[in-house]
Amino acid sequence: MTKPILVLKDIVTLVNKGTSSETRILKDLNLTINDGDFITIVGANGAGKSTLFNVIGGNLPIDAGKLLLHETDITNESEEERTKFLSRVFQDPKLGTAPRMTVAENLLLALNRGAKRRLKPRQLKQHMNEFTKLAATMNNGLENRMDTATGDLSGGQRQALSFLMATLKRPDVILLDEHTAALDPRTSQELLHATNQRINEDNLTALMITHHLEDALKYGNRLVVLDDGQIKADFKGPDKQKLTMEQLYQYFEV
Ligand SMILES: Nc1ncnc2c1ncn2[C@@H]1O[C@H](COP(=O)(O)OP(=O)(O)OP(=O)(O)O)[C@@H](O)[C@H]1O
Repeated sequence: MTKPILVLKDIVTLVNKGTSSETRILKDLNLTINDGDFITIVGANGAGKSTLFNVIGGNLPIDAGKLLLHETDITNESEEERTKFLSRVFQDPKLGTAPRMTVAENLLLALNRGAKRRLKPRQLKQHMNEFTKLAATMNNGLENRMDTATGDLSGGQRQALSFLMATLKRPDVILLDEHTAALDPRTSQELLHATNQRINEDNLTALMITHHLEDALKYGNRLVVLDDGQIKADFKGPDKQKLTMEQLYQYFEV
C-alpha cells in the first residue's frame, strides 16, 4: 500500500499581509504526496507553482492549514529544519553548487550536509570511486570532470551535479523547480531522462514543475494541474497514461 509522505491540508498563503493589496495565493490547497510518487506539475504563469514549492520548502509562511510529514505537523518548521527531509533543484545552474569547488568536493559537501564537518582530502579519496560511478549515471561526461571546478562545467553538467547532490542523501521529497528549463532542448531531454531513471531506480519521491506539457505527460506517475492557487486536476496511474496533449492543453485555454 502506498504511504503518504507529505500532506498539504487546506493550505492558504497570503502576500502583502495586512495591506490593502493583501492577496491569497494558495487557496485551501490540498495535496497528498505518497511514497515513491513522481508528480509533474503544470499550470499557467502565476498559477502558484513556485509558491507551492516555497511553502513546502519553508521559504514562505503558511497562513492557514497544515503541512504534515509522516503524520507529524511541520507547518511551523524553519527552512533550515526542512532541509533534513527535503531538497530542491532550481532552474538556474548557478544555484545549488559551490562554483570554486570541484565536482567531487561538491558531492562530498552534499554527503556531509548537516554534519558540520570540514572537508578532508582523505574523505574525498575514500569516496572518489563511488562519486565517479554516481556521476556516470548522468550520461553526460560528468564522471570525467571530477576534479573540475563546478563553475567551469557546462550548464547541463552543472544541473546534473545539482540533481545528484539533491538526491545523494535520499531526502523524503525532492523538489525539481524547472531544473532543465535553462538548458538547450537536447541537453534538457538527456537530463530529464537521467532524472527519471534515478528517481525510478532508487524509488525516490519527487515533484517536478515544468512548462513543457510533453515532459509532464511523459514522466512521472502523477500529473497535477495548478490553477489560481488550487489543484485543478490530479491524474494518477492509468488516467495519467491515457491523458493526451489536447486534453491537457484545455486547462490552459482562457
Ligand atoms: N511575494 C509576493 N508578493 C506579491 N505577489 C506574489 C509574491 N509571490 C508570488 N506572488 C504572486 O502569486 C502568484 C503566483 O506566483 P507563482 O510564482 O507561485 O506562480 P508560478 O505558477 O510559479 O508562475 P510562473 O510559471 O510564472 O513561474 C502570482 O500572481 C505572483 O505575482
